[in-house]
Amino acid sequence: MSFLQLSNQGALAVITINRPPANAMSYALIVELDGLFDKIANDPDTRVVVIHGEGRFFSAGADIKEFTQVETEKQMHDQTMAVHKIFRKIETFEKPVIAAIHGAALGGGLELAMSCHIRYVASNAKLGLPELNLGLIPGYGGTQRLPSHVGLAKAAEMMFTSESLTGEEAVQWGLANAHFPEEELKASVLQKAQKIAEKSPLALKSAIDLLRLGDTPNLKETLEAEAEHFAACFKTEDAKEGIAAFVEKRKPVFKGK
Ligand SMILES: C/C=C/C(=O)SCCNC(=O)CCNC(=O)[C@H](O)C(C)(C)COP(=O)(O)OP(=O)(O)OC[C@H]1O[C@@H](n2cnc3c(N)ncnc32)[C@H](O)[C@@H]1OP(=O)(O)O
Repeated sequence: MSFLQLSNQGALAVITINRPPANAMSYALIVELDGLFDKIANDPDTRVVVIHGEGRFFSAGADIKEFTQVETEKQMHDQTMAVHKIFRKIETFEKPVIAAIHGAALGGGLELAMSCHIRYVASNAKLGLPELNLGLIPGYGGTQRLPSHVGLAKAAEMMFTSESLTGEEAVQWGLANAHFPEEELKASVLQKAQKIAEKSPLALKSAIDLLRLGDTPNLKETLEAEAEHFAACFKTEDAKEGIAAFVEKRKPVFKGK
């Protein structure tokens, strides 16, 4: 079953996330995304990639309901490391990757968007990392990438409170590049993408390589640490409670166990 559509529009490759009702990212969806990036890497006609969501949201994050089927800490750890590898592939992709965010980019949805080179947002979109609501932590790179955009204090506040930013606030905090009224978002992003596509692909690749040279030098190790913490949180009673509370649409009661 396919959860993504790839549409080639001249030099642009547009990836549409299409998994109703909330574009929650199952593991299969993320693996499918990996395959699409391999395909786009080998397509000399594509110069810029745009990712956006069909329906009400960009993505509401990892599929919380699917988490109930993950049995062991090791399984969660291995799966999380695989997601890290895929998101890192996007972050270091040799063609510019732009996220066009409307509705919501929460949890893994925002973590995917933060792996893109540029984020354009609808002014009324919600961007946040609400994993602590579930007794979890952001596990798809968010603990490492969010502070690099908004600073440590704001990242701490966003994670601890699970409060999201509007698209407009996300621009003020440096998490997104620009905001547009939702109805103008897609056309505005395609226009920006087209402008980028007219640059030399060789110079773009160099610019991406050099931007990434300034990355956290030990990102590989810190992402490994994040995956370990994520899997360790996952096996706690609190995470079981948080996930169950989401499914049952009630407030969780965390006991520190
Ligand atoms: C390492 C990474 C970890 C993670 O990413 S963990 C997930 C982090 N994300 C979240 O915690 C976001 C959870 N979702 C929400 O907060 C809300 O939803 C929204 C703000 C996205 C939308 O709210 P509203 O407009 O009131 O719609 P609705 O009735 O809550 O959701 C519509 C349907 O979508 C399902 N859904 C939403 N998010 C997820 C998700 N992340 N995983 C699985 N299902 C999700 C709901 O359950 C429901 O479904 P039904 O209609 O069957 O009741």
